[in-house]
Amino acid sequence: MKEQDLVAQIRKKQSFLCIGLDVDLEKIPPHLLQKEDPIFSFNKAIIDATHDLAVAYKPNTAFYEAYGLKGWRALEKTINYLNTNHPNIFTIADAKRGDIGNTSTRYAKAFYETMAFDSITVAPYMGKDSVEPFLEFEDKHAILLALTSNHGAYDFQTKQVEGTQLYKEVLKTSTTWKNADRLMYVVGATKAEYLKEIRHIIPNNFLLVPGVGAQGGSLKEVCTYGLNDHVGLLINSSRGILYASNGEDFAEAARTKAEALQQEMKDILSKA
Ligand SMILES: O=C(O)c1cc(=O)[nH]c(=O)n1[C@@H]1O[C@H](COP(=O)(O)O)[C@@H](O)[C@H]1O
Repeated sequence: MKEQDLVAQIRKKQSFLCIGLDVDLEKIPPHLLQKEDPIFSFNKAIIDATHDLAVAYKPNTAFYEAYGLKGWRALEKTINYLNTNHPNIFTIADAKRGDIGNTSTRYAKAFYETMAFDSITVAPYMGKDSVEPFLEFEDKHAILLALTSNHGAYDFQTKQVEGTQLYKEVLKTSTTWKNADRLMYVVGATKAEYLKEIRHIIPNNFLLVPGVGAQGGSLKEVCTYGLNDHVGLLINSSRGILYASNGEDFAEAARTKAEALQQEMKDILSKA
C-alpha cells in the first residue's frame, strides 16, 4: 500500500487506529472454542465489528506461531480476509525479524509475498544489510524498532554510545539506507516525552505507536509531538480492544472500545 493511500484513509475515517490481533485462546470467549477455527473466527468477528473505525490491523505473529500449523493457517486466513474484503486497510506483520541479508530476503518474501502484508516490524540490531532487503519491495514498508514501549528499552536503546543515545543513532543512520523513504518506526506510547526529539530527526516518517491501553500510554501525550502534517501516526491497541468482554457480546464490546479511541482521534485531528 502506498503511504499516500494510508494518509487518505486516515483523513476519510478520521482515525489513525491500528488494532492489534494478538489472539490468545485462553482469553477469547469460550463459545468460540467449539468452532472449527477459533482463532480465525475471533479475528473475523473483530474485523467485521471494527473495520470502519480502524485504518490498520497488526497481528503479532508470536500469537499464531505459538499454535503451530493451525496458528499459521489462521494467520494466512486473516491476512487473506483483510486483503479480499478491506483492500484499503494497512496490514502489519508484527514479526520483529532481521538477519543476514539473504535470510532477511526470505523473511521479506514470507510476509510481503506469501502472506501479502503491507509491512513488517524489523529489529535494527544487525544493521544496514539486515534491514535493506525489507526495503526492496515497492509499496511495502519495514517498521524499524526505534524506542520500544517496554522497560528493557532503557537497557540499550537510551544508552549513550559515542556521544548520542543508541535509538537516535538508529534513527539517523537508517535514514541514509537505500529506499529509506519506505521506513516507518516503532516508538512506544510509554515514551511520549521522547517524541519531540524523535520528530526532530525523522519529521516525515510514519510512527507505529503501541502501548496505549494495557501498557498505560496516553494517546493525547503521543499526539502532542508525534503528529506531523500528514498525521504520521498509527496508534496500536491490542488487549484493550480484543478482550473488552469474553461473553457473546465480545465483538460489540471491542467496537465500543475502538470507537472511544477513534472519537478521541477525531477530536485531536479537528484541532490539529
Ligand atoms: O512492535 C510492536 O508492535 C511493539 C513494540 C513495542 O515497543 N511494544 C509493543 O507492545 N509492541 C507490540 O504491540 C502490542 C501491544 O499490545 P497491547 O499492550 O495489548 O495493546 C503487542 O503485540 C506488542 O508485541
